Amino acid sequence: MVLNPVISKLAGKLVVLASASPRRLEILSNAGLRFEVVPSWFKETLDKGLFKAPHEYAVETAKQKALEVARRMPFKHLKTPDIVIGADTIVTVDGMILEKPVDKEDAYRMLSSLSGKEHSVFTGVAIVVCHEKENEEVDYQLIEFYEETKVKFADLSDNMLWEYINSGEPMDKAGGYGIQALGGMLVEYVHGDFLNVVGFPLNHFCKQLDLIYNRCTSSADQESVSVRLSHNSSHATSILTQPPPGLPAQSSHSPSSKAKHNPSSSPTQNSPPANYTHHTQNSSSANPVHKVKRKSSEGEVDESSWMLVNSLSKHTDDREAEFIYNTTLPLVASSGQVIELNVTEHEDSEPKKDDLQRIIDLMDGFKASKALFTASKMCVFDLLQSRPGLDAAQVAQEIKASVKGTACLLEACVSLGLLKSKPRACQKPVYENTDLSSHFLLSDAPFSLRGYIQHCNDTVWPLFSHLESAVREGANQCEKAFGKTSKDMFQDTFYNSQEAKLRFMNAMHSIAKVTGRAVATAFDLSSFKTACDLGGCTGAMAYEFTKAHPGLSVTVFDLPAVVEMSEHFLPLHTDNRVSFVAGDFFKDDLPKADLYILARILHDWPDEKVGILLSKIANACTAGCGLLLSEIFLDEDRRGPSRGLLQALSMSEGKQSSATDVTDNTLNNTCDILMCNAHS
Ligand SMILES: Cc1cn([C@H]2C[C@H](O)[C@@H](COP(=O)(O)OP(=O)(O)OP(=O)(O)O)O2)c(=O)[nH]c1=O
Repeated sequence: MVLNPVISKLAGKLVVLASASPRRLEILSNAGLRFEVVPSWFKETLDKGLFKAPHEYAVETAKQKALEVARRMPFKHLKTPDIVIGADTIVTVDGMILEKPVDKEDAYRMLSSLSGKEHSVFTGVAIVVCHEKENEEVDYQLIEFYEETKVKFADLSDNMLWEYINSGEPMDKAGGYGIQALGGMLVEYVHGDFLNVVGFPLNHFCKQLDLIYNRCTSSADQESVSVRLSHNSSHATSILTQPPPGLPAQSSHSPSSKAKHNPSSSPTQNSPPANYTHHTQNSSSANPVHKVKRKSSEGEVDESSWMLVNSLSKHTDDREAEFIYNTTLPLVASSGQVIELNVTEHEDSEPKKDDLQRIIDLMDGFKASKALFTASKMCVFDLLQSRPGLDAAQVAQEIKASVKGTACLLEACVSLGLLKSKPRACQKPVYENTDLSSHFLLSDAPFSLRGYIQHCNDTVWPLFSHLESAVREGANQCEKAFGKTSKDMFQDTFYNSQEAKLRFMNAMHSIAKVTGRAVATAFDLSSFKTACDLGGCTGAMAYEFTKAHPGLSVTVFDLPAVVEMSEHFLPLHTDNRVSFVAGDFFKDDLPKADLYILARILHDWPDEKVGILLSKIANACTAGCGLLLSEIFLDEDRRGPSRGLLQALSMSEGKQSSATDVTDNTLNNTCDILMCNAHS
């Protein structure tokens, strides 16, 4: 399926549909695209006589609709969209272009001209990709295409026509009919894309996005100077001007490649350029970024008066037409005055766009984490699971929060792929969970990480907010973060506060449930009949082991304060092969077992304590025994994985180790060691 990888590329981007057409809204939202609807104010009054072919009119109108919205949004909506989609549907018959009828008589004229004949429906589509730069500059890239579908009407009597017209259906539809509803009865056949007739050529749109986001991002293409698009030549009318977001605009731009603009051929408001400046460059030439300032030197420019002059570079081949979009887009005001246009010179030494994105992602990472923690804590995902389709105000009421704050949180979650928003014409969008949140963020999901997320929010986050002190002192920051020493924290967690204990157990339970199966099935354990999960907490890991190995019984060995709470975490179905023994693994005798399991234990303890624990295990082992270690083991060169290295920054008493660090420790070859890297 072409669409899915494309859709995922658009996740997190502000995609805007510049159309009031309910059909386009429905087609795109049914396809899973998340977008906002901002109807275009562009008046469809271009002079049709100026176009050589009808589709050029549809494409130009689509382009002007999209550009009007792309330019208006930063001013009127105070946000710059990433992508704006515009479309225009027309019907052509006998050399005439039919748009929406203005009244019933007009509808009658249109429909009777279609009776008994084949006609064409063209939808022109324009995708404007916006890049907001510093200094309030915006780069626009434009992708245009069109699709043609042939439709044949049956012979229609006047009675039928008037009955249809009186239904009211024709009035907001090109050609005066709606093929998707009553108008379908008038149609003998359709050749081509049905959705194109309804207002949007979804398939062609997906192919275009696929070309931009998927095929052009191969490393080979990333290296290349100009980004190329293969395009169905029969439908290729248009221009791709810049690599889309995510693609590097890395080459240098030679001054000679600037497009020439002839003011005398400048387009005026609502009329297309009399002739386009065709500007050919060879594929090794530069791929400039065009910065367009929102203000001219004389002050604010009426953005609606801007028109785009296309330059296109086309290399035709019988099999595929290749568009090389290294062209310039001079913007001119209706007066013909050329608005200041900066062309960025790209030096080879300039950082790659991907690198910049990595830094930005790192800078923003904590915001994303905190948005997730907050939405989880405020039960947004649970709420939307039981009541999908609430809008921000309804969610705000349920979670007892401000509407403004809730709307921001919901929108942020949408951008992170945690929620889906469904646009509604002229109404606020409604929200529902994505698969991701349904799997991992609901309280009662089998793989719920909610407990661990709460732990991250309540315990890890405050520690990391004192990271600078932690680094300076090389010590854990419990006192600063919680006003207690780590020893007191431990005491509280296990002995003083039932709530803190349950929270901790919930966290361990959720992470063990999510990772448990992978650990339990990582090795052939058929030679072991009994296992002991040391520090096994709620038994979540132990249950995964018994599920995966029918001949295995597992004893969970943990502190008495933990064991006494374990019944709160019993799974629904259990066959008594998991038992609990209370004790302290540093002090007490370990239960006898063939296999000892230490999952996420060692990193919490200093070397000396790890030594004590491992030698107790070694003493308990007899021939044929094993030790299974599951940890975030560091690479031997300690360059990764970053999950382990970041965990080390919490400066617990323990440390992150590589596999050999652990095996070098004191086991004296008394047992087989099975090491399982739990970094993902
Ligand atoms: C031929 C045909 C057109 N149509 C519709 C699709 C479009 O909505 C409309 C053509 O008008 P358009 O001007 O393309 O679109 P619009 O005015 O509805 O919305 P906007 O300008 O804001 O983008 O006709 C049908 O719904 N069914 C049909 O069978």
